[in-house]
Amino acid sequence: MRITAIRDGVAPIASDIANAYIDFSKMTASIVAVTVEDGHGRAATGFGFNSNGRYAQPGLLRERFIPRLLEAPEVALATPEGTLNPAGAWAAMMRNEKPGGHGERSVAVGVLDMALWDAAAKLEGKPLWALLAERYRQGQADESAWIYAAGGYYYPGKGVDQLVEEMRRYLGMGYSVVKMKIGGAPGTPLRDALKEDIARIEAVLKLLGGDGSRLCVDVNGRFGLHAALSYAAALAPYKLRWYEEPLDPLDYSTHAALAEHYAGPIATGENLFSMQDARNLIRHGGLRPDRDILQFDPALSYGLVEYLRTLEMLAQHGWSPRRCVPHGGHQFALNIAVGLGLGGNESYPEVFAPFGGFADDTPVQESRIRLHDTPGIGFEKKSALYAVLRTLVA
Ligand SMILES: O=C([O-])CC(=O)C(=O)O
Ligand SMILES: [Mg+2]
Repeated sequence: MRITAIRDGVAPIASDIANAYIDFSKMTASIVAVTVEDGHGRAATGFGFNSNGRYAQPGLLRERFIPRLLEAPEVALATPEGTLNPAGAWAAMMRNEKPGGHGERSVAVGVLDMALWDAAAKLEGKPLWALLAERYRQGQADESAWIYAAGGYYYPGKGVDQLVEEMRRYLGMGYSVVKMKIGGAPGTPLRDALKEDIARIEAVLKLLGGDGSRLCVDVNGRFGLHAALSYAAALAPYKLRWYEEPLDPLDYSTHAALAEHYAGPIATGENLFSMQDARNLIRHGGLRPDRDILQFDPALSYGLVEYLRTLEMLAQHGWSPRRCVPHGGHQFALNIAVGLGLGGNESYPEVFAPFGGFADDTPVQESRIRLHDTPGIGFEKKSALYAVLRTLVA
């Protein structure tokens, strides 16, 4: 097993949207192409990228992780059965990296890990979801994945009417659950911000027939405990699907305090980048395995090799993989959701193109989607994304 070429680049995903914490005016993503030869006459090129929210990592990729992968001994890249071994590649990439302080190296490793899994599935001539079900779930893949439409961003000049129109478009596309941003009125006294958000939430709920189980709200880690509790008290009567990232993602004890006072589902984890950080959330965050949602994003957090460790850790703590609904709206996590039996996946019907979104020929029906049947993650079936990835190998 030999890696013969790795190419990388930076693609823009800038837009005018903002959440409660950042705007996306300068957002970028790393893209990579990894070509592998299996020693039996087969070759495949796998593609990878990082999902939104963290910037491209060209320095880390070029200075550390690509050179280490190219220097990895052939035996480290193969399983005993002779297939490509992403776990061996992962160990080679992480050589001479200390534990802790994961920073954004987890993003650089995640980009390469995605490409390695794409290549591994292509070498075996299978979709990634099928390969994962075969290796880790006795071949039992789900038939489809539950997905929800994430959007509701702040945008210059966007008022409640435009927010409701956006949500209406998502319903028209086949989604029945939607997500909107809240907590994004900077400098506004808490009482006024809360009043404004309740008006936005009520407008969207009206569109949803008053059914709170069809609406998620996302704070993007902006609140302290006081604001999180004030919002929790106001949100409780609406029985929302979930209350997302209300608090700083690494402040576990405040999550435990909030969970004591808010009975509805809390979702978090998109900004935890390692199994160890996820474990600290599970140990100390007071979250409840019967209702809360874990959003660790494999593309930002050292890839699927690490995500498998996270799922193992969750099982040891009594958490089902069905509680996981990864952040990022990308095809990598969608394959993982179907192959490993997660609770579903995020989807961005109108933002973060072309990295968000799924294969062109797979319609959304009642907030569920079926997967492609071509080898790999399925990027070739998503024309706008493939046009970007293909520039690496042209
Ligand atoms: O706005 C963002 O950074 C993305 C986000 O939180 C999400 O998709 O849940
Ligand atoms: Mg979020």
